[in-house]
Amino acid sequence: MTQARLMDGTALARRIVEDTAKRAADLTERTGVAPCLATVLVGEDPASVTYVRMKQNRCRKAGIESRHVALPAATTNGELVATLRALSDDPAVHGILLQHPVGEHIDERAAFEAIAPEKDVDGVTFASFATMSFGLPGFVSCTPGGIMRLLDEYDVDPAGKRAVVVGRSAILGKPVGMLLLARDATVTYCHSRTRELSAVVREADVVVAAVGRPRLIRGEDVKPGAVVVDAGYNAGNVGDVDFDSAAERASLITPVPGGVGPMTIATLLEQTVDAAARQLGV
Ligand SMILES: Nc1nc2c(c(=O)[nH]1)N[C@@H](CN(C=O)c1ccc(C(=O)N[C@@H](CCC(=O)O)C(=O)O)cc1)CN2
Repeated sequence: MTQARLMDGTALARRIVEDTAKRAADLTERTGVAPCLATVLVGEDPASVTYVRMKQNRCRKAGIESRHVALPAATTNGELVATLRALSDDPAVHGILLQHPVGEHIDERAAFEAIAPEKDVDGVTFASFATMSFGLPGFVSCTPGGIMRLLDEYDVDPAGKRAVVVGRSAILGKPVGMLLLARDATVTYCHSRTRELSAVVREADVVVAAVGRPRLIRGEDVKPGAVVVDAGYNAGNVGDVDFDSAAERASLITPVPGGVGPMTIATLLEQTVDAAARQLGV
């Protein structure tokens, strides 16, 4: 029997996007310039193609222009860095997103650092990581930022809570842990070398599963009453949490689909309009 309340990312994202669309329209009217997001995709990974298309579609609906750069899988590090620097220097582009993952032959960190900090609407540069870590204003990584908004929406105050983040990726696990720490949670990171994963997760008041392993976290790993955030995006729209069993123990839980995913894109759109407003001096 399901006991947990659902954290509805679709509904909250819709409200954020509606508000963002109004701000985009107002900005365009006042400046004569529409906010513009550049998306960069290396190769043709089907999931990445889908995610980029979703971002472009939502941009269009929100009155945000998007410019897409599709690069072949064999693109070199130097070519990718040059592309991102050119977009960083282009005044018509206000936000830049490099779709992750890029090919293994590419130094993704070097590529992220080629994005101008003022256009880092995906929150992937060291500059953004620093502001996130110190709880200062700046761009946040989109999924982590979306997770924090969901927690706020459902009155989950991280202060003093034990938060366990399963995963330590640069765009998800690490920054969400830092955002939780900046809000005074006691944060533990778990990863592939963590011993007794279930025992660690069972200590958590807030669990963020962000590892990319389908249904890794099961009901028996969840402390009764815990808040469970499933940030896993695996093939077939399956999360990192076994929803049915986890929902029997959790107090609040995000579904997949309809939880964290829509919040990722809403955060991207919102930050693109923020970036455009700042660059256009509004
Ligand atoms: N540069 C980045 N790369 C990637 C990011 C990111 O934030 N920045 N995140 C992930 C995947 N991702 C966006 O890129 C993403 C994944 C899933 C969704 C989403 O809304 N999913 C829906 C279901 C999908 C569907 O309806 O078909 C949901 O959960 O409800 C959005 C974005 C990887 N790379």
